Amino acid sequence: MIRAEGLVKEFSRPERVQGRFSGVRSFFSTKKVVTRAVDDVSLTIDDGELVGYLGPNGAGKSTTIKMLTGILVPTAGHVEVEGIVPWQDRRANARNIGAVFGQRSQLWIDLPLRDSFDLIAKLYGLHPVDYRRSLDAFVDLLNMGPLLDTAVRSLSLGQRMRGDIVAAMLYRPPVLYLDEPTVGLDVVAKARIRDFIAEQNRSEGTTVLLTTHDISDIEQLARRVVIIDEGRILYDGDLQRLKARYARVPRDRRHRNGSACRTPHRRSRPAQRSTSR
Ligand SMILES: Nc1ncnc2c1ncn2[C@@H]1O[C@H](COP(=O)(O)OP(=O)(O)OP(=O)(O)O)[C@@H](O)[C@H]1O
Repeated sequence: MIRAEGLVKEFSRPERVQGRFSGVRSFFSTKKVVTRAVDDVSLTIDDGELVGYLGPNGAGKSTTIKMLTGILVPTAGHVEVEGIVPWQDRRANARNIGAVFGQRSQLWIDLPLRDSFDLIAKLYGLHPVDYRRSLDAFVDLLNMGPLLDTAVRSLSLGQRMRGDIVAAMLYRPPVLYLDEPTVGLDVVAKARIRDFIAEQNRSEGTTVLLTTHDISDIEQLARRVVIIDEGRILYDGDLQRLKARYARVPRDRRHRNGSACRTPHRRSRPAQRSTSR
């Protein structure tokens, strides 16, 4: 189970100074610009649920996931994943979660795929028999047999993504975070990855939190969606109910003022503020 309460994450950077020597002067500036990337997010995901986490660019999706994985420490709020506070007990947490960040690989790019998997198996202390069984099953499901001896740097994006998903699931964690796992992939590669995610969720009961900009991913995988914008949750509930709500907006109104494309409770608030140290 994933439980987040009142999660806040702020990033701060020195305020950019204009004029001569602005680079050096900015570096020594005492004024900070604070960005509140995640603003009071509360979320509970039960065991075995598959939830789509949606929002526009910069909404706060990746930052939320990074806090749930323990990569980032929140500015405020509380998180428990499988009963563990992720950033406090990193080792125990690492065994419980798999994470795939579509924009970044966790594989060793100079090594053949198989060697990356061997290393992960060693790091997680997998029994050789269990490792063999998992690897065979995943390689079969994702059709990766011919790729195992290829160096990661020579794989296509879709092939590398499949490798990353295997790496995240090899030790069979109960929780899987997928941050844009189908970004940039063709329809065949997307379908294969979606089938795999659905299968892991159905047969293993893996809890999945999935971010994507591809609505087909969500339609095919998730019954529940959480929508975030400007760091705040705007909707948490059934996908079909959300679609029905939008479907009720008359077509001419949708086109006249674009309201159907906007999130229903969008607030206007400054994303950034300046503070003095
Ligand atoms: N390390 C950082 N330092 C400063 N600001 C950051 C940092 N990481 C994220 N942000 C800011 O936090 C906000 C949320 O970013 P985040 O990456 O969580 O969005 P996202 O919803 O995942 O977007 P996308 O769909 O484009 O991946 C953005 O305004 C971003 O610029």
